[in-house]
Amino acid sequence: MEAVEVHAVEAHGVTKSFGAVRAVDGLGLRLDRGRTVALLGPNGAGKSTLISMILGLRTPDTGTVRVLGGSPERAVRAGRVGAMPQTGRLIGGVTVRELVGFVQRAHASVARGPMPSTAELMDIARISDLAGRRADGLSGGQAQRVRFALAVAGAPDLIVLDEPTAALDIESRHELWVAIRACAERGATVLFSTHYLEEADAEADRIVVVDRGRVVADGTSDEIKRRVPGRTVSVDASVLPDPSGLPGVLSSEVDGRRVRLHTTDADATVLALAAAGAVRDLEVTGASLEQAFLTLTHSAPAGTETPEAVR
Ligand SMILES: Nc1ncnc2c1ncn2[C@@H]1O[C@H](COP(=O)(O)OP(=O)(O)OP(=O)(O)O)[C@@H](O)[C@H]1O
Repeated sequence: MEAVEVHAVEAHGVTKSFGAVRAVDGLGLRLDRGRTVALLGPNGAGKSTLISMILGLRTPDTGTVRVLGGSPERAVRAGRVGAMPQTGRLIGGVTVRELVGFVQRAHASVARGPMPSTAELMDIARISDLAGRRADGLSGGQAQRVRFALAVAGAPDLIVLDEPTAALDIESRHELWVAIRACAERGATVLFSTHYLEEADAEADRIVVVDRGRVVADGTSDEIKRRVPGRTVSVDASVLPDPSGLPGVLSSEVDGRRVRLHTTDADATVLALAAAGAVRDLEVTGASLEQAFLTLTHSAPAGTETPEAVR
């Protein structure tokens, strides 16, 4: 009997090993439809392996992965999943318009509803100005937008992007994100892996942090930042007394004319700074996503239980 289709992706107890390396280790995950989800994790955390199982390219050793209520293979075959590989040359001898049109026609046979025209698709992917260019003669950023257009040519429900902006300059990253957002706004679920934490912070509704093959945090960016105790108190460096004598302060760093104090007790630190007359340009902030990420992915010794997910 067909399963009730609720989640874009559902993974239960998934493991995958390569020889002695356990790339994915009892991972569980549920992605609601229509969200944009970032997959974060240090090198070797298991992100690409997980993505390859979501795309049906690898089979879990144990556990199950379901995509849009069925097997990953079935969702992919039905044209409901669009994926963009990390790299790959575009074929030569054709224009961008011909290539996009060809891939779109190939999808038309399994289309479940109206698909955007080739012109609309090229507009979404921000490649209209490249329509007449040879597909094998593009810059890295241009080629990546064409790959994105090919990934979404069949108007997929789930778009899976493995490090989509790796090696792109800031302008190309921005352009690609405009395109990805346009698809998300049309209702697609977007799952992307990245090493750019600011990208996850800015673009994702939800962030899943993976370390050593397991989910170690799962929530909004703010929820994940709140997982890390402590605050950062920053003041003008010229008025600061010796930070080592301040209550609560674990470490400090100078950034231009400001000093950032990482403290376990922001109130006590601020009171001591005030008593020393050193509160010029005072600012108190929570942990950054980078601090949270580093804490979450380096604090748990190998083999310990997965910490409670945020939700
Ligand atoms: N085909 C393979 N053969 C052997 N080991 C592999 C293979 N694919 C992945 N691994 C190993 O599995 C672990 C997880 O790799 P994976 O590529 O999934 O991590 P990742 O989080 O995507 O890393 P990165 O951010 O560096 O891309 C690593 O230790 C990696 O060396």
